[in-house]
Amino acid sequence: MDQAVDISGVTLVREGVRVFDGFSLRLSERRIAIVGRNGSGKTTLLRLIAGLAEPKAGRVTVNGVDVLRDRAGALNTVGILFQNPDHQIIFPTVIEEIAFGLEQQGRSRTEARALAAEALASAGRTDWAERLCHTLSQGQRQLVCLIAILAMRPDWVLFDEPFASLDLPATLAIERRIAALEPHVITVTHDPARVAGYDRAIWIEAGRIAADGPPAEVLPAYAAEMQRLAGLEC
Ligand SMILES: Nc1ncnc2c1ncn2[C@@H]1O[C@H](COP(=O)(O)OP(=O)(O)OP(=O)(O)O)[C@@H](O)[C@H]1O
Repeated sequence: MDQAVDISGVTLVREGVRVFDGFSLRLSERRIAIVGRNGSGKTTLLRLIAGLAEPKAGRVTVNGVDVLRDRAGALNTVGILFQNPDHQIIFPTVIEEIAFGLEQQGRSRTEARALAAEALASAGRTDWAERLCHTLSQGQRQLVCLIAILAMRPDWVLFDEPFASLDLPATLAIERRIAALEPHVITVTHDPARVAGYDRAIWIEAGRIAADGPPAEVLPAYAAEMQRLAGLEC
């Protein structure tokens, strides 16, 4: 089976606004960056790929799985990290939070907890197991979400603004972690420097592809346009 995201003829409407209208895109590279202005549709695109947004028309498959209709298949194939970890975390303790996704995949409670403990150990965070999530910093909560997603062993991991609220050392730590990941990665970011080493960059404007290609071509063009707009908006 090809490792690919296939978005075909997707039309998606939110509160009467057409975010995508007949949108198609095929992604198969290992590291893909998505850039674009606020409201251009980046988060909605990630939600479509994760099967969390329902298009009015069209189809989205990931590695052949229809992510909207086959939720079990989607859980095994795609993991998504939301911009705000507090929109993701639902359990009081770290171990419960990590075990939850594993149970959703059909594992018993005991097995899920054992795997969650292993995941924490391999991240060097065994001491976090019984920590209350709300006592961790935002960057640490984000790491809990990442550990939880990777424990589920998805083929694709989607990151929505993973660097948005991190200080520089935490940003660089997450950047290194992402770089070392085995699965395919799609990263939405406003910070082109963080994704310069990716295999492909896609610039989205108002639900359409403004540019798509090597980051060395797409990202400078995007940055120049943002500079131009910043000048106009001052
Ligand atoms: N919960 C919602 N209800 C209704 N419309 C929404 C909702 N979330 C987003 N939209 C609309 O969908 C469009 C795309 O939003 P989306 O969040 O995908 O953009 P984005 O590129 O991720 O923006 P940002 O960079 O600000 O996060 C926007 O027009 C936005 O107003």
